[in-house]
Amino acid sequence: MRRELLQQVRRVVIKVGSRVLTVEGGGLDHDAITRLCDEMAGLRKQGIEVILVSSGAVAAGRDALRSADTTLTIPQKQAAAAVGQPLLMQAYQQACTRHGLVTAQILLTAEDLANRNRFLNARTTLESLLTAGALPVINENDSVAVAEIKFGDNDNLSALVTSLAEADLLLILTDIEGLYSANPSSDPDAQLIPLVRSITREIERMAGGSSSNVGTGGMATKVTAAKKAARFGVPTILAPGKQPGVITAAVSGQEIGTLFLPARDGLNRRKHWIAYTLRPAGKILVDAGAQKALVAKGTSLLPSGITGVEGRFERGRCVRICGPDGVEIARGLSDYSNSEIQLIAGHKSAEIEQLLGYRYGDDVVHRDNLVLINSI
Ligand SMILES: Nc1ncnc2c1ncn2[C@@H]1O[C@H](COP(=O)(O)OP(=O)(O)O)[C@@H](O)[C@H]1O
Ligand SMILES: N[C@@H](CCC(=O)OP(=O)(O)O)C(=O)O
Repeated sequence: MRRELLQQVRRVVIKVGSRVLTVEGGGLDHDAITRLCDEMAGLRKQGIEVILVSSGAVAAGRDALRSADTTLTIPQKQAAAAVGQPLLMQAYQQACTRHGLVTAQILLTAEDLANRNRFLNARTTLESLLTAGALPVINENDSVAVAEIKFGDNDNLSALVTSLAEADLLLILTDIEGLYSANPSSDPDAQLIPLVRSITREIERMAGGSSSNVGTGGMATKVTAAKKAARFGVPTILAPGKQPGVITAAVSGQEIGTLFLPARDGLNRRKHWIAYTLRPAGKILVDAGAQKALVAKGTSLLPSGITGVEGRFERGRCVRICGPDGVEIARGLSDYSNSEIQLIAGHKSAEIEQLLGYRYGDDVVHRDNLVLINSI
């Protein structure tokens, strides 16, 4: 089954966690990096394009700075990332040179992908690098990212890169065999789950936080990342990064780690971007009639069903759409700003021009730009 599913893979995003890239006690694990680069070069030789999302900058920088602190403050982590990122790139470059493979660094913040123009620019750059035969190495731009513009963890970033690059497989390499029925460091009876057909609440509940002091997010963020990829129609394999041959085995369809199958009813590219990459800038409140029309009939949101608006946002921004009980039912791009919505809320679309002196269209959120929460 795996083999058939993976036969078509032509472009893979490989995410490698900090613990895979470092030795016990800190510092980059050059042997592991060499091995991973050998395997990635092997994929390229088979005609499979590879995009690497690599963690490890903070861990490498912390080791180089010989920091005695057990837990780092955010500014200390940002400084460590600035020191560690070039060391990480140097290690990849060295390991790839023997294969004639050139590496390219791309550092991203959440803002870069939330802006459609920058998102498309980043996509073009990735395409050019792959066409030129280079290995793009992506990491979060930790040294400049603050909470509001952070992806938070590289698992999430790797899922967004999968959609950005339109890859057909996400491979997450971590410090454990795969997803277990519970965190094995606290439950000795935990069992490895080789196949996840659908990412249900039960699966999400199994995934806990990280047990290491260098990992961010633990299993929970990996399952969320797999869910995002699944919604994009892409399978995810979670596999043990320290195991020699892991990349080759996973991509060729051997039984290793956990395979998460893609969702059957995935979102199209644009809706995926709205649902997962954008951050809502405000809230539009709607009445029960509008809620029913959106959820049951998949219609656009018209001003007549709007009862209120919260937050300040320009036309074109992503907003939450909430029902009469305040619960979010959908998310979408608003064709009107919050102040315009305030003036047209509760009115018929035919009155928009009279109320504002101009109109952009009948809908406040067009159905092509709207994603129902129950489909996310
Ligand atoms: N259900 C689970 N199955 C496997 N690992 C789990 C589970 N719940 C929590 N974990 C923890 O998640 C860790 C992997 O996440 P993390 O430390 O963030 O790795 P990485 O650095 O690769 O992102 C595992 O080592 C384990 O301690
Ligand atoms: N961007 C950070 C890694 C953040 C992260 O998600 O780490 P990990 O859980 O080890 O994949 C770094 O390079 O250190």
